[in-house]
Amino acid sequence: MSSPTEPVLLDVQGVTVSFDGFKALTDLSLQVPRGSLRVLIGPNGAGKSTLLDTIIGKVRPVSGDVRYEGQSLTRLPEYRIANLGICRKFQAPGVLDGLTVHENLQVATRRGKGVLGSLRPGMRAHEAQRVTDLLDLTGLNGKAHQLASGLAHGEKQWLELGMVVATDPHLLLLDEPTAGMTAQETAKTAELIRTLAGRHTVLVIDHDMAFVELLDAPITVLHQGQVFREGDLATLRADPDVMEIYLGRPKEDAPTPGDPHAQA
Ligand SMILES: Nc1ncnc2c1ncn2[C@@H]1O[C@H](COP(=O)(O)OP(=O)(O)OP(=O)(O)O)[C@@H](O)[C@H]1O
Repeated sequence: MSSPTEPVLLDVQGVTVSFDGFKALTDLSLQVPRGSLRVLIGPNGAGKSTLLDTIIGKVRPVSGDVRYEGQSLTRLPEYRIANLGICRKFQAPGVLDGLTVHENLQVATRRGKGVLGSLRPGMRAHEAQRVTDLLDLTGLNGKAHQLASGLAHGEKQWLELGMVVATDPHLLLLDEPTAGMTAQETAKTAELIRTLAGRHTVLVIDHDMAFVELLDAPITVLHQGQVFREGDLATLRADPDVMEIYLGRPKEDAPTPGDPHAQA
């Protein structure tokens, strides 16, 4: 789904992943243009998590290749893939409950200097600006000096996302970023993620169709370890084959296009 004018950042080429003979991914190909936002959906067991695991080097394909900026990732150790700027959200250090929101973001912007070093007095101007930008991005300005332990679930997720962004990842992989969130928190998360696209390339897995709709991004549907369809949400909702595999319902029972409460 990339046009010839958009350079491909991530190029998954005919990847097959086998777990003791069971093919979780079969000859799967997917291109993600630089700076784009892409959503991955599909029924349980479709292979979404396995695909992300393969990109970050946690799982190795038996055939095919994953190329990132033209470089093959399939033989690189996980830490080298991470060092290329590929970040899966759960890989980020968790929020430190005993620190304030501001301190957490400060720690994240000074990654590698250790927590104590990170909290030394006198932030450099560019670090202070970076933290201010991240507070703006996450909408947590008003909570900057509150302890992270006191944040609501959604606020903690935004802080964690801010901490990930502080590391300036080129490719951000988000696995169900709205799990456990209220509708309001989900809407704000969609807005935040949309802001990230452009500067970052973002690949999101989620089951919540209301969230997917708000992301308003191209969607890839996985089914049985393969790309089943690609398109926008309206087109996919109007596709009876997608409705059938996605919802596990016969075509005649498929929800009408536009059903905002459909779950993957
Ligand atoms: N480590 C593993 N060993 C054996 N089988 C596995 C392993 N990991 C995943 N699988 C199987 O591979 C298939 C794809 O799983 P995967 O978790 O990638 O699907 P998914 O689309 O992320 O599903 P869900 O939406 O339920 O998280 C499933 O049938 C799953 O049981």
